[in-house]
Amino acid sequence: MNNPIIELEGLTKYYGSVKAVDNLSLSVNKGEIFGLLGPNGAGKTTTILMMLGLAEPSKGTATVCGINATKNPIAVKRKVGYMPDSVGFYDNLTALENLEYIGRLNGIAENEVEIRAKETMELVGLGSELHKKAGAYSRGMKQRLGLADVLIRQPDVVILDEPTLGIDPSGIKEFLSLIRKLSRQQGLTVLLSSHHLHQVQQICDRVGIFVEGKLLVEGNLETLSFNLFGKDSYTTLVTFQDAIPDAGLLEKELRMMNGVNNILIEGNSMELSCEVDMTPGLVRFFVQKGLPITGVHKKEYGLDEIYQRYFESNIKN
Ligand SMILES: Nc1ncnc2c1ncn2[C@@H]1O[C@H](COP(=O)(O)OP(=O)(O)OP(=O)(O)O)[C@@H](O)[C@H]1O
Repeated sequence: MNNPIIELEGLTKYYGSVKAVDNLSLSVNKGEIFGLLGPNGAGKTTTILMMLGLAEPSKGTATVCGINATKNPIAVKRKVGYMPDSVGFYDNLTALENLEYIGRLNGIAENEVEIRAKETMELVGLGSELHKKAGAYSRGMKQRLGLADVLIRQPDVVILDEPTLGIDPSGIKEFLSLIRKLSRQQGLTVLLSSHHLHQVQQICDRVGIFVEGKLLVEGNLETLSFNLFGKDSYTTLVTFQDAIPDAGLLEKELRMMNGVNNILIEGNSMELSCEVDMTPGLVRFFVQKGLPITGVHKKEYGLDEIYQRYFESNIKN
């Protein structure tokens, strides 16, 4: 069921003559993790700033939690937690002291602030590092503390701008699964801006691809892949022990099968593009023909291919 919590309508922003965001309409549902993808300068940060009421749209509206962000920026900031790519802390204070400070600034009562700060640090996996100086935290730990900084305000929406910048691969994995867990457990809506396709692919329910201020396309991976690759959405790659004998005859027979669209034979391998996933039937067919199969691989179109395709076709237009 759709329950939009972020609604952007015809959102447009000019900086002088530069159109940073071009007529953007988008809605994100409660509890969804939405990935905002695009190269440098695509307009992601400008869009986020307009959602937070920190930049004024030239045209259109940004509504978050039912609040018009331009007209009521303070009310929006109470509902939305924003984590920039790099969060600053007081290096000579402990992590807990930093978080308590943020808590107080956000109006948490004195008798509650320590408990809330400790609970939040536990939540982001820093329960055993409470008393370490923030200056001695690693980049990955700082990002977790940045997330705690956002979460202690109990927001309905969390906006993360390149949250994994500078974290090592295992730290990235942990950070992303933490975000996914929090979103699922607490119904938190997350907007994640990034140009790291693999990361976005790992945790986002839906993605929007931005290029030059325009949202080229949005949807979940399956929909995007189907729209782009259409009838060739399912590709099975089969490798045989030796070069395929009577390849022409075999190809003819395969083409008669319902659902097979395209066949590419190269040496001892064959790539079959199909309307549905025909892998089991194809394997049965080859086994019946007595062909020794050494490998079967179902090709999945990832965000890399999807992004590349949209990007290429946008440049050509
Ligand atoms: N304050 C500003 N004044 C003038 N132009 C700006 C300003 N901020 C952004 N722009 C321009 O607007 C366009 C979009 O920039 P924006 O920072 O929103 O993109 P982005 O997708 O967030 O990029 P990145 O991934 O590099 O952060 C760019 O052409 C940029 O140069």
